[in-house]
Amino acid sequence: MADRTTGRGAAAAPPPARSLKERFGALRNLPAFFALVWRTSPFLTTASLTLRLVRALVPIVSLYIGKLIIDEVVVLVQRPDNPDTLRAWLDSGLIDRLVWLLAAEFALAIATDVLGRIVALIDNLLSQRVSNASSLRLMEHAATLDLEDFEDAEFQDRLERARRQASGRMTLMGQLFGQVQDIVTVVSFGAGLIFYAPWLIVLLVVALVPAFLGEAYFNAQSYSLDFVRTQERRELDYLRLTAASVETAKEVKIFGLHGFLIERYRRLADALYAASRRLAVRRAAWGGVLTAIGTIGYYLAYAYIAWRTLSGDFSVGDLTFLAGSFLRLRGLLEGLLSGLSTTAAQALYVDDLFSFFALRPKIRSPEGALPFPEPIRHGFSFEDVGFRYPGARRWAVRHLSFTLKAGEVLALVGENGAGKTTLVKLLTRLYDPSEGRILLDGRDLRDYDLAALRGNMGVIFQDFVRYNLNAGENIAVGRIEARHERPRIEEAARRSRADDVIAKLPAGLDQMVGKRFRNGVELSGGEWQKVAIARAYMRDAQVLILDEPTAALDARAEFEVFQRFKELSAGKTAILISHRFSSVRMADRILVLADGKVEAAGTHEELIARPGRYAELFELQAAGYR
Ligand SMILES: Nc1ncnc2c1ncn2[C@@H]1O[C@H](COP(=O)(O)OP(=O)(O)OP(=O)(O)O)[C@@H](O)[C@H]1O
Repeated sequence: MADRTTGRGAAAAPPPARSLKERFGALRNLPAFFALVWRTSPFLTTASLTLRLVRALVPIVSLYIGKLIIDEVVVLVQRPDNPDTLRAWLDSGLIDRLVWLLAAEFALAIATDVLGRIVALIDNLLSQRVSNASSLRLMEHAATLDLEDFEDAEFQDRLERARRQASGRMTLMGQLFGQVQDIVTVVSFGAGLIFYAPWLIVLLVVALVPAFLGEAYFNAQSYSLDFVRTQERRELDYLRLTAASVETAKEVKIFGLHGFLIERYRRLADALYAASRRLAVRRAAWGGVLTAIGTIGYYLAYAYIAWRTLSGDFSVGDLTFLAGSFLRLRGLLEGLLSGLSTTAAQALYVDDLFSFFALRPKIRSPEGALPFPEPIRHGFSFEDVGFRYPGARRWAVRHLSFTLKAGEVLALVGENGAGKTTLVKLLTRLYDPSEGRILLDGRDLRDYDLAALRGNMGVIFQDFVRYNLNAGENIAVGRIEARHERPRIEEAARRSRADDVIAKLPAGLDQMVGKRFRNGVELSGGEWQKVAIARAYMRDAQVLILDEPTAALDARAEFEVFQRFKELSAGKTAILISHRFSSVRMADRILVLADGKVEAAGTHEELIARPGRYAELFELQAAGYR
């Protein structure tokens, strides 16, 4: 697959570990991330940051008041003739200042708690909203991407990582805001320390560097492990789903696949666990050693301050203030430095989200796109079209040339893998040809407005989707804007003979179908197909394509479906794909595809009259019925 964005090439060959530079490079996403948060709710963002700013200054103020309290107590204790009772103390007015200081400390403690709770509440609300907003954007963006992308395993890994990032709790947000708060607190403590003993700060920082580097290293390792293992994790999800889901239960039971699936899951999960355990143990061991270095720094500083107090440079209040500041500062700096590295690690995950958003579809409308012709005047013309699926060595179709005239019903016949579905994908621009071109009314299909092109085509694929929605909605997906037009849905059901199916449902069109949700009623294969074919009538497009959605219908039902389809599609351009000759023969013209090329073309009568694959296959099928 072509490398269309910067990140995609890197994803193709995941590096064993990302370099420090690369990791911190991911921090470049922070402004974009902040913009995302801001756009989600300017009010909550402002409120969170403002309250955190206020809260950031509380520790230093509280510690300083603590110092004043101790100094005040020391002075009072040393006074001669102190009162004996609390009453006498209060009456003397000597402890007024102390009382005020204590009251202020108390008020601060309450305020800290209240502020903390409000901030946590706001962060919680904001992160839920950011998470919802990213999930929505993810869905919106995914809708613009090419089918080719979805069929690519590497893309699925990326989508999975982006999805986890979007739907998981937005830890990065709380972390980022928390760090802003901590930085303000650190600066305030730093300012206090500089006043007393500037080089203590240097000591502190130097002592913390090893722990920080350790954290950074292990975060990088964790991310790499996650990155390399995305595919395995998807496989785990897949195995879990396959082993226990409504879609697979039938076959898993009959074939007795539980043991096989569980064993495979166990092996994969054990391997993942072993890898992450190794890393976690190494991380814990190294973390212990490196943090000890920070602790040595702290106690050196403590001893120094104690000595300065003994020699009379600092008061006892200063000692508690400095020791307290130092302890807090150490904790804060440690948190900040390792937080920086965690933030960088988180930013790598956000990188996945943003690089997913940066993916651009290859198939899109050109500038100054042509409007889709209404009506189509001449029709479609394939000129030496070739197409190779991304990464495939074989051509799925090659040197494909034919015309599909406006108003014509064309049938495609060919053995499995002949290229029939591929032809339909090219016609609907789910893929563009690798060589040659497809013309519509003499102009390249790529010149037309893409949305209008798709809007004018109705395709029912053989692997159509069985939506776990109600029966009416299952038909309405053919033209979802018209989902409230009940008569239109009923008419579409009548045309595809799905009305019989609907009549049997307890709640008719409002009946939930499929087994995934409560009260869902399961339909038979053929019943599902009738519902799906109704989508084509619901769509009422200029070009209608039925790509073998009739295989589960009995021969009579398929015959009737196609007969009606032909009658009701009068004036429309249509393609029918079927392996049943009884259906195929009613087309205006038949194309026989073999190995991605048109081998023969003509009416049913013309084709059976000459020796070749068509006559041969027809004879084979007819013999089966004799
Ligand atoms: N998404 C894909 N990626 C890679 N190769 C594909 C993909 N889809 C189809 N092919 C290959 O392209 C060739 C043509 O497939 P296509 O689905 O067009 O055949 P078909 O004529 O519709 O077959 P059938 O009658 O079985 O539905 C096959 O060899 C198939 O292996």
